[in-house]
Amino acid sequence: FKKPTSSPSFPLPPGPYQWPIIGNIFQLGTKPHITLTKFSQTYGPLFSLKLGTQLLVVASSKAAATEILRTHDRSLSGRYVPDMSPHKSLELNEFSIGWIVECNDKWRQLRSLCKRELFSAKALENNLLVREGKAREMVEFIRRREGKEVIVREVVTATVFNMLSCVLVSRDLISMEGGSCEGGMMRMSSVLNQIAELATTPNVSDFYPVLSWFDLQGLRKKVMELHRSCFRILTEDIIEERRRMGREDSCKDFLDVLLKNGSSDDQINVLLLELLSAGTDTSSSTIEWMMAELIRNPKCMRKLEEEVSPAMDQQEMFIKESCITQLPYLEACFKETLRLHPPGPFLLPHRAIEFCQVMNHSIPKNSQILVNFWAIGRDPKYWEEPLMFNPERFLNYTCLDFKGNDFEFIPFGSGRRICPGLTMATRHVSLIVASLIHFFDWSLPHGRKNPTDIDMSEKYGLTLRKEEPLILIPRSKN
Ligand code: HEM
Repeated sequence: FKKPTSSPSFPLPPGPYQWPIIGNIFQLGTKPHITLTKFSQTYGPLFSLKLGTQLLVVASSKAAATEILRTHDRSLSGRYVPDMSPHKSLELNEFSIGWIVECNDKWRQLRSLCKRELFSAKALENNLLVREGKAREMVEFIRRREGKEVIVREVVTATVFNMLSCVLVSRDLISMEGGSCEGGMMRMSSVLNQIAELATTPNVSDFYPVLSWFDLQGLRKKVMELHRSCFRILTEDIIEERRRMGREDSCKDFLDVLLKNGSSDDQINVLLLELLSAGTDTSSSTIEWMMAELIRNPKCMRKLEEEVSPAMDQQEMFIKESCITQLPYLEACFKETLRLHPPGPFLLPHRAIEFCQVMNHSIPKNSQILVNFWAIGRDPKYWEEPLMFNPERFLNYTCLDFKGNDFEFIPFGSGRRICPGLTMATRHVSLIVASLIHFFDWSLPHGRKNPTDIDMSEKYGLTLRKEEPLILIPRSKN
């Protein structure tokens, strides 16, 4: 294979011994966030590995993250697209925000459209009733399950998914029972799960791009078929119906906006599917971890309840978002959960669009770059007793925020590729968690009394999920 070129003055970042041909493929294991954190303790904050013929550079400190996401933001803002992703195909790539290979004009237009229509303060205000309505349906559903086991992930995922889908296409797409709203939509949630499962399979085509054409494991074919069936469902059940209804002057949801600006079915499908998948598992996984941490730390749970209850309008049977937007302890619990359990432990993979030099090391064009925020979030250099769930730390450092300026705390990334859905995610998570803890007391099933028994192991995948789903029993408080 062709060796990556490096400047004569600067070497490549150091790293473990690279075996001929395979490099370090077999050293990653099933929990790469842990393996790569261990490597950083041996090889330093910027190290490199060889995965087959591909160079992977990993940053694991605040200084390294600052250089990658701020100093060299432009040069390293490309996206590394896994071989099995349908976004590898050029026709679909240019319709995507997250997987578009470079931050070009199309990417800028799509991001600003989403910002204006979905994530700006005005757009969020316009959709306030949708979020409150879905949180209310969740509370009513849980009230009906009083005293019975509730799989937190299922209820919360359906709530977040529908909060989003109602803003995008004015329809619920998943039912709370884990089943369908309508036949086609049931398939959609199961298809998305299958895609997430396949995405964790190591793919030889990523390690040896010359083999990509053969798709030896058939992964690209399988993922493409699954995507096509999602596209079919969206097109047949939603887009065609809306086109048939004809255009109204005012746009009532995001789909209307896309149809009005002349987007094709493929453009609409790529964008809707991307927003639904980027916006659901990230927030619902954060909520599941946050509930698990609060149950394990009853003092924090009490403190949060004591903050939320007086803020509520006591006449109301459901939470109004305006009552909970300025609650410092709720915000601190959200931040502390993201620090310990970031849904994207490595953010999303970046790619060098040109040669550049980081911390006196050469980064060749097309290297894949990971920022290991999981490691930074648990590094004792930046965090006292880093493994403890201690939201108070964020009350002491109130200015520490996740908007991409504090490089020891970047769960949403930073720079031009920073998560555009940050504002929406904050609203979803706060409203759902506040509703869960204000209206219900939660206990563990099977007479398990000790909350520290909750298994906190992680499962590495598209998002870093709790391995064992959190199952709790709700009791209404009033
Ligand atoms: C707790 C919730 C969330 C977390 C922790 C999160 C985190 C992230 C991270 C780490 C990235 C990659 C940044 C990078 O490449 O450097 C990202 C990208 C992205 N996120 Fe989020 N996200 C969340 C919720 C959402 C929501 C609700 C949406 C939309 C509905 C969304 C849409 C996107 C999109 C479209 C991108 C790609 C941006 C680009 O490449 O330009 N995310 N997110």
